[in-house]
Amino acid sequence: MTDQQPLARPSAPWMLSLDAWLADWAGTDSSRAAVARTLSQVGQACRDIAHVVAQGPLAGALGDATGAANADGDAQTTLDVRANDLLRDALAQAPVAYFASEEEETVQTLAEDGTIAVAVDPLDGSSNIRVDVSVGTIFSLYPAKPGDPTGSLLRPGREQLAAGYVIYGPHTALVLTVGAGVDLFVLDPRDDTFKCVKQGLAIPPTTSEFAINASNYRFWATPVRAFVDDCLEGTEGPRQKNFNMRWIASMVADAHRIFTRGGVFLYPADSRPGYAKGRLRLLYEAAPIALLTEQAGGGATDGMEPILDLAPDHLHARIPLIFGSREKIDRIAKYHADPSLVQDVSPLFRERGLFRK
Ligand SMILES: O=P(O)(O)OC[C@H]1O[C@](O)(COP(=O)(O)O)[C@@H](O)[C@@H]1O
Ligand SMILES: [Mg+2]
Ligand SMILES: [Mg+2]
Repeated sequence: MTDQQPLARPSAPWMLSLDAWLADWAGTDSSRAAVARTLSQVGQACRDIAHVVAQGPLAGALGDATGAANADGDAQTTLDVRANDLLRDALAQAPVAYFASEEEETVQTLAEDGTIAVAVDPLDGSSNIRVDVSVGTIFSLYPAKPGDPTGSLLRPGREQLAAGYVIYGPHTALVLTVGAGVDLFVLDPRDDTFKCVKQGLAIPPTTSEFAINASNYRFWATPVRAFVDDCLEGTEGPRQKNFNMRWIASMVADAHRIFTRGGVFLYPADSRPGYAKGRLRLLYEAAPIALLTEQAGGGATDGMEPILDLAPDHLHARIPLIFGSREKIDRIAKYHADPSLVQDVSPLFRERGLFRK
């Protein structure tokens, strides 16, 4: 084994560490300082989660079920629980009043005098842990309403102060917004700090890639089938171009591809029992991804309305989620809004007497 390379000096201002970036953004503003301290703690927890993920089976059977289920009825894995504990413990060192998590039944009060409420999906893509495919963490910050833990979180996503995700892939990356664009950080293994490597991420407005779990085709509603049929028909269909399909089953990994080279992600409602509102959670998954997406020039919808305009009616509420390149989101919304455009759609791979523009 060779010695590690010496650390290169930051070659540009955008090579700032996360903490320096946060200090620069917060300046002397006390509300921003609370957000900055909270995000710094999120960064530390995610660094620790990255270490556990990188150890794989050396850290124990991370992908094994603990035997317990979360509030959604999903089986919890060892890593779901460890990631949740690391985040909660780190956020107890920040001005965080309330902590809500996909893995916790109710909102936890951390600091009575805290000013921030945090919602997390500690480990996104749990089914991929055992197969060494990228997983992630998703987080979202709101202003805390004193004495109202649940009310601090059941509000439209537009009220988020900040949101982001961390992807634990071949490298660990953080994608963050504080409401003024989206910046990309990479965890530098040489000194264990996140460094800003790109400012102002922009989702390309057009694309020829889509992501959906196609095994559910027969359960989808007509507008979703119509959109996917158009993509599958390629140059011979109404879109007159070929599309590529990718489904990683870790939303964070699918999102990271979309933030990098465009595309659209769909987890729609379907007719399976329990999927009337899809699978993904509005508070922990859809709202933060939607804020990032809009800040990067893309769109996020449940088919009818922008995700950021919707408030969950309970902590673990689900929502159909479609996000990505603007042009695709507009097209899907059009199919949902005007059924006459898609009413003649026939099952996949059969003839259909339909023309769509
Ligand atoms: O197995 P399915 O139905 O394709 O669902 C995959 C989706 O479920 C999720 O794993 C849900 O997230 P969790 O792993 O946090 O429960 C997404 O990351 C992913 O897009
Ligand atoms: Mg998830
Ligand atoms: Mg999860």
